[in-house]
Amino acid sequence: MAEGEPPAVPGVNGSIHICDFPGGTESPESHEEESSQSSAAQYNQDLKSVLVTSVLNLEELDVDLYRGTHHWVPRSQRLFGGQIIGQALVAAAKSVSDNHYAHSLHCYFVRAGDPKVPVLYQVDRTRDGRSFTVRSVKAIQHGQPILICQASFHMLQPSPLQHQFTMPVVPPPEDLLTVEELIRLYLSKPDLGEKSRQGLNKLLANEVPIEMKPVQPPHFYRLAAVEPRTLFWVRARGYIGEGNMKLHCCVAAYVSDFAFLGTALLPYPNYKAQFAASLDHAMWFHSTFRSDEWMLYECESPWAGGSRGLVQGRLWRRDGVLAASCSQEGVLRVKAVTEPSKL
Ligand SMILES: CC(C)(COP(=O)(O)OP(=O)(O)OC[C@H]1O[C@@H](n2cnc3c(N)ncnc32)[C@H](O)[C@@H]1OP(=O)(O)O)[C@@H](O)C(=O)NCCC(=O)NCCSC(=O)CCCCC(=O)O
Repeated sequence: MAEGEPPAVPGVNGSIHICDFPGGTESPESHEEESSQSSAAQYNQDLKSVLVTSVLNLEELDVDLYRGTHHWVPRSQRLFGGQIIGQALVAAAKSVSDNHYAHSLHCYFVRAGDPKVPVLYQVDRTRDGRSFTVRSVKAIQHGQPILICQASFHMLQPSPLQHQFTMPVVPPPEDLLTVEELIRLYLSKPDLGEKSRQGLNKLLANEVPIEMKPVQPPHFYRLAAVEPRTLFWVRARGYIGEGNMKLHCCVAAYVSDFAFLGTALLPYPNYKAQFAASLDHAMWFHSTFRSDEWMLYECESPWAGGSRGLVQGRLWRRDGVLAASCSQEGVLRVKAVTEPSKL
C-alpha cells in the first residue's frame, strides 16, 4: 500500500444446530427467545439502525414503484452496491406474502450509481407459485437501469435433507477490536507518515452503518502477500429487533457487499486497485438470523484473472448455523505500487 493510501478496511484481511429456513430442528421461536434476551443486554433500543430507518425505508411512489435514498457513499463516489441490492430486495419483498421468505437473489450492476440523485425501483411480479414467488427489480437512475435483480421467495417446506459446513473456529467478537479501534491504534504509532494519518482520519470520519471486527487485523507495516481468505465479525449498527426476517435478509444483502471484493487483492500487496467495482452479486439465505447481531463473514477468492476477481462468502450465526452464502465477480484494474510503505 503506498504512502498516503488509506488501508483497505482492515480485516478483510463446534457443535452445530442444523436449521432449514426459516424452521428446522431449531425453531425460529427458540432463536428469537434467545435473541431477545441477548439483545436487551447488548443494545440501547433507542439507537435504531439507520439502515432500517433510512436506507431500507423506501418511499412508495406508485404500485410496484419505489424510491430509495442514500446514506453512506464510498470514496469512489459511485453508489455502494450493497445499498442498491438491499433496496432492490426491499422493493421485491413488498408484494410477496408474509409466509414466503427470500431464499436467493441474483443481481448485475450494469452502470455506476450516481450519489447525487435517488434511485427508483421498478418491480415486475414475474411469478406467484404455490411454493415459490419470483420478482424482478430494475434499479433506475437518469432513465437507465443501474442494477437488474431477480429475487426468489420460498414458503417454509421442511425436509429430512439437512447439512452444512462447519463454522471456522475463531475468537469471539468480544475478544477483538473494531475497525475504528484498530485505526485509532495505528494513529497512535509515532512513525506514521502524515499522508497515512490523513487517510486513516478520513476512514474514521466515514459513517458506515456497519460494525466490523477483523479476526486477523493487518500488520501495521506493509502487508506481505497472503492467501485470498479473510474472516471478520460483522453486524448492522444500532437496534433492528427480531421478527421481520425479510428485513434482516435485506440488511444482510447490504452488509454482504462490504469489504468483499477486497479479498481478491490480498495476494497482491505490490498492486493497488485503480478501479474496483462489483459486476454481479448472488446470495442464498439458509436460516433465520439477526443482522444486528454479530455474524462471522468468511470470505475467499478462488480465482482472479483478466482484470476480474471472483469472491465467495459465508455468513455464519455465532452459534454455528450457516445463515447465508454469497458470490460476486468484480472488475479489478490495478497498478504496481512503487514505494513500499507503512499503513
Ligand atoms: C464500468 C462497468 C463495470 C463496465 O465497464 P466498461 O464497459 O468498461 O464501462 P465504460 O463506461 O466503458 O468504462 C468505465 C471506465 O473504465 C475505463 N475502462 C474501460 N475499459 C478499460 C480498459 N480495458 N482498461 C482501462 N480502463 C478501462 C473507461 O475509460 C472508464 O473510465 P472513466 O472514463 O475514467 O470513467 C460498468 O458496468 C459499471 O460501472 N457497473 C457498475 C459497477 C458498480 O457500480 N458496482 C457497484 C459498486 S462497487 C461496490 O459497491 C463495492 C464497494 C465496496 C466498498 C468497500 O468494500 O469498501
